Amino acid sequence: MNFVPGEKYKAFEPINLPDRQWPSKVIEKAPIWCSVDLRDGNQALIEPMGHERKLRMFRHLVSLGFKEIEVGFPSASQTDFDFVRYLIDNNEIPDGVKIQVLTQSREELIRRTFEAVQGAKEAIVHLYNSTSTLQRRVVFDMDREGIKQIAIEGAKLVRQLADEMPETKIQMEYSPESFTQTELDYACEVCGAVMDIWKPTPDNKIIINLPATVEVATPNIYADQIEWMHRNLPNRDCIILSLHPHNDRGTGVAAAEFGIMAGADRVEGTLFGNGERTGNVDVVNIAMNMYTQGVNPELDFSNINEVVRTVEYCNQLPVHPRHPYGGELVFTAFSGSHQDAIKKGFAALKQANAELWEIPYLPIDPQDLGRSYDAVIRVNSQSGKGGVAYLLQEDYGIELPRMLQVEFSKVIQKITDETGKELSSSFIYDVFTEEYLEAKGDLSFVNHQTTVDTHASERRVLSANVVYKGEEKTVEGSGTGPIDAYMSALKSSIGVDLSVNDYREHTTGFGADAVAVAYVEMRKPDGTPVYGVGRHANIVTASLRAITSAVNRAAN
Ligand SMILES: CC(=O)SCCNC(=O)CCNC(=O)[C@H](O)C(C)(C)COP(=O)(O)OP(=O)(O)OC[C@H]1O[C@@H](n2cnc3c(N)ncnc32)[C@H](O)[C@@H]1OP(=O)(O)O
Ligand SMILES: CC(C)C(=O)C(=O)O
Repeated sequence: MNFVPGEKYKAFEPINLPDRQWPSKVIEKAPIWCSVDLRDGNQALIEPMGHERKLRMFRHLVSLGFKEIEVGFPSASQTDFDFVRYLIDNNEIPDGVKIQVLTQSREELIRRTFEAVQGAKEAIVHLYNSTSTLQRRVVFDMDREGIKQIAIEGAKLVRQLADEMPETKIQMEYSPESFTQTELDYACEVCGAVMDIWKPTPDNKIIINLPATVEVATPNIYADQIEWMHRNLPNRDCIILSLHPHNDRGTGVAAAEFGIMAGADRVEGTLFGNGERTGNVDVVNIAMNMYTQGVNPELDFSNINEVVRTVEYCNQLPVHPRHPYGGELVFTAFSGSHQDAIKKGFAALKQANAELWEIPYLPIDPQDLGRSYDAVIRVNSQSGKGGVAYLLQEDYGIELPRMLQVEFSKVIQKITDETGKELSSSFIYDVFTEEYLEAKGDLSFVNHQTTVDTHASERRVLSANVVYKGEEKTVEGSGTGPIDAYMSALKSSIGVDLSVNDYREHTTGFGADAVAVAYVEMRKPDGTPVYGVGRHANIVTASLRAITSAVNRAAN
């Protein structure tokens, strides 16, 4: 890169606000949310939404709890105009929901905008003109006074047309577009001039929206700018102070959060951050961040998959699999140490019967977003024993003892290394079945009978029918219990030379469906461990199958 510092790009000047308060503020309540999916989001699409997609998005936004929805730029296109008319004429706007419409500060556009909202119970008319130093110079070729006049003229007309439409409760919104690249005193002066015309009161507030039209600095600078305006705007109690961050630097969410801390009351953004260039700020992200801090976001994302589906359909753009809260992979751990910690976290939470969500690597309960735990752990070559064990336990009720987890995980690791692919839970179970439950070898267990030893009542005599090297056999032995007796029978009849080192069992399923799973750890004469697993409705049969499994595996 041929980079000379300061030559082509220069640093954004910090804001002189040494007594800034926002860094020690805490977000304690949700802001007023305004969705701009149907306007800022829509204007950034390759193919803007038609009527059907717009209506689906609108209804979805209402169902999520948005009370303010910018539904379009009605003077921009017939589609936008007709859509606004459709919402009004077909009573699509529920009580308590305000539609918002955007217009440039130009007479014919403002007039057309008012035509669009005629007959609505309530509407926000959003007027904007750019105030930045750069746009003043290159787009408008006007000085500060000239640009202020654009705002004033527009504001006058909005005031007049609103007064001529008493049947509609019009709330007025003004944006000094490109606010973050505007001198603060000048932005304040222009907003003040608009306020002088609109004359808001504490009971009839206007919205002053301060957009980071293009995100050009670190989010703390946006917060300083917002706090400066919050302190210096006249008649602050007559204003709803609104944010409209974009995400050019990838810090739109941080900017919005800092902006709320700095005194803003309202946030304009889109679902999953669709919008111009790198997008508008992602409202799902901010809202769910609040949720994880114990603050009610007052938007309902409890069916996040439905939100993703709707957004993808309406925008015809995919939501990235790693997108915060909504992405397909955001609640999935592939890596071994994460899986291990998640598995232990779930166990600890269950054991403590705790309300407070504390699971390593899962900052939020996927179920709160309507996602299941199914995909929390997925297995590939980066995974470890904990993940494999988790899947067998969750999906098949198999609770592998630790040493067996270690051994089986190596079997799985070999496959993932060879294939380089993810393994499904059912595939892992099939491998487990083949490796342990149906371990191939010379010995098959058929059935057994036990009786009390007539010579010593504390001992058992066991007679088992087996197939050994293709031949049916009955083997007999006695011992302290069926396992001991079966081992003795196998030793005397076919020369098995293994000793039982550990034995565990558990049941899986309930009532008539309950099944026992038995795990046995054997030692070869040289001390090498070998494991076997058996499963059966009868616990003794399960344990004898486990021994058979270990005998076959020891011979392989
Ligand atoms: C940051 C934002 O997202 S703002 C919203 C932007 N959204 C859109 O632009 C989508 C919809 N826009 C459109 O469909 C069109 O731009 C329209 C219909 C609004 C206007 O179209 P046109 O009349 O063809 O003009 P065009 O888009 O080229 O606008 C540029 C003119 O408007 C002026 N202008 C731009 N913004 C504003 C404003 N807010 N207030 C007043 N004048 C403005 C420019 O100075 C320029 O004037 P000039 O022709 O004298 O040089
Ligand atoms: C019209 C304004 C609010 C806007 O969309 C922006 O500045 O990004």
